[in-house]
Amino acid sequence: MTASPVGDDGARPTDGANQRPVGVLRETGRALRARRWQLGRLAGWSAAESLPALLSGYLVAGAVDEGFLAGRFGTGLAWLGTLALAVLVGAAATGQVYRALGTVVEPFRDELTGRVARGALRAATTGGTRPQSAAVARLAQQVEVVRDSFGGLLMVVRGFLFAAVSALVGLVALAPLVAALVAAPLLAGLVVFAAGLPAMVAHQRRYVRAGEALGEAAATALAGHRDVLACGAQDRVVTEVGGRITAQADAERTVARMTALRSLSLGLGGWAPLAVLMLAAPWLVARGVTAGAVLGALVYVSTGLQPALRALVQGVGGGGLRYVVTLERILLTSPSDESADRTGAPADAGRSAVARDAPATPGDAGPTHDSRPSRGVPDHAVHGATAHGDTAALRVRGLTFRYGPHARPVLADFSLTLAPGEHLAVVGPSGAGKSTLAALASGLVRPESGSVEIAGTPVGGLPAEQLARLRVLVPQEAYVFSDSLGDNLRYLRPDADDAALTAALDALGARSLADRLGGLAAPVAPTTLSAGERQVIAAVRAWLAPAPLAILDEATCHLDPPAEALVEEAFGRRPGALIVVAHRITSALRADRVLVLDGERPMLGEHRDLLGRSATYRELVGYWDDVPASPPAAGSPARTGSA
Ligand SMILES: Nc1ncnc2c1ncn2[C@@H]1O[C@H](COP(=O)(O)OP(=O)(O)OP(=O)(O)O)[C@@H](O)[C@H]1O
Repeated sequence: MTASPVGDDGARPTDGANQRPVGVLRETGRALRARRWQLGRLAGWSAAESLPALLSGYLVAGAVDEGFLAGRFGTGLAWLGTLALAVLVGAAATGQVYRALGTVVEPFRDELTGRVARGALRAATTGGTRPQSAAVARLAQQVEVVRDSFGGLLMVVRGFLFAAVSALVGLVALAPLVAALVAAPLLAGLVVFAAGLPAMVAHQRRYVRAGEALGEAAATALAGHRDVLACGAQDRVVTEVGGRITAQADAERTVARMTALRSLSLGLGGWAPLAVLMLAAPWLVARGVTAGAVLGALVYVSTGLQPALRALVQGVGGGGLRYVVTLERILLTSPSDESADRTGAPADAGRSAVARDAPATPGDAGPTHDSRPSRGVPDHAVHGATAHGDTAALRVRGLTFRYGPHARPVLADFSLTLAPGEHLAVVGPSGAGKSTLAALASGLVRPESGSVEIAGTPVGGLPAEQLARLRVLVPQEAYVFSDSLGDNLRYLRPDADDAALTAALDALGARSLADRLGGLAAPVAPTTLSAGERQVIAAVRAWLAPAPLAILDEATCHLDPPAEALVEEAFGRRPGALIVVAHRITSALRADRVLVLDGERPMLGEHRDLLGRSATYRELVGYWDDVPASPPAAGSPARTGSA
């Protein structure tokens, strides 16, 4: 069951179209300030590297004016020989430039990697979930993108600055008038580029987000394709995914259009000075500028300024934008240690309740501020709920909940009452809101309106310890900690003796697992357990809890059907009410009543009754084809709702 559509980053950023890359600038500034000395070294070697750029035009002018045009061939060659020497010095310096660059870039990469790893660990240790290795791998990949683009950006910006300053100094030395003719269009090109940068960043960001949204929508549609078919929702899904494809194509077209702006600035700053120089050459010569100086100026522009500007425009407009947008993603999903301590990391948002809660509670049901429309349930309450006065095990009244101010409600005006000892199964297609209901019913998530009471106690605002006394919630992602098996099982009932633990293990068919692990005193290494073994341990722990309401949110999805049946039957015999968010429809057959969340209209009833009333339920039952169409015979051990 997927309670969070946020991708495995663990955090869904808000729509970033209007975000400013303030955090990126701050982070970049901090990284650069922290490496002043290394930057100084980089600047020193860059100055040496730009020696040819500084001297080229001047030496060419000298070779022409003093040498070849003056009939002194040897002198001309001497000037050019000096230029060749400068080129050799520059080439030698280039090797050192890359070394110096590494001393700036690599530590920044290491910092980001550490931050990502700490963020993932923090989310796992405070969120009660296992580390999301896919998210960490993707973030690590993003760190590599940042490292490459950061290095590239430093190279092009520094390259342009040194080339521009060298060329302008050389031009002034040749003839100030020529320098002015070159500087004016260069400046215009730079202004156009700088003015377009914010828009380029915004469009690039939109493009990245559109790609992510498309990937997410397509993955969701693929993962849920059987449910989509079962519900006849193909058209809706095609429309939704098609919309994302169109949005991404639009974003890509806009990004492509922005290259026109880059070309304009390159044309203005790089090509226009050449054209101006050539057109103005006769006029310049008439004003006393030598032919060599004009040629030298052309050399400065064509071999220094123009390539450096092209590298700048392409580097900043390509890798630079990638740098901003990717670093933004990393900062958003892996906040610094200080900000995480101060405010709680976004990755932990919605999990704080879990952090304080018992390990056997879910970690993923926290709301995000996502405005993605969710498959909502329109204004229908579940009618026919049994009324049991104030002794109801669970009483949900007029519950409305959505995952963001603009999202469609997942539940709207939803009501439900569970009698003590009653066993309810919740079924429905993917995304119908089953996990959301489990999170709301267990008080992990606050509704927008409406109320939830467990055994007569309103859960809104209750501290985690009190919530844990009222209900136990077992999520799909079972949590087992590194301690003895006995301590793991005793977590929610510290006073349970070994005999009680053994009885619980027997009841849930987990005795052989305990024996295999070495008994109650044996240490448990969570990473060596299979997902199913972790689920069994979490189930035994929850079964022992004294809470009057147990909620299993696809808590047995990794078990085979007989093992799942054993666990559910044991929970059925446990004192207290039970809600099972069903992974297999067979869970519904074991329940007193079944709640069908179908994305349109929730429906509550008994199995046979629902077969007649709910098309969705019929589809679900038909879909798991080994399910008998009628409930187990009376007296069958398949289910007893109460203790
Ligand atoms: N953290 C979240 N932020 C935003 N939307 C969410 C979040 N969690 C769930 N949703 C959306 O709320 C709706 C209900 O999700 P929920 O996980 O409760 O459904 P479900 O029936 O449990 O689905 P599944 O069986 O696939 O786990 C879905 O449209 C889902 O995309």
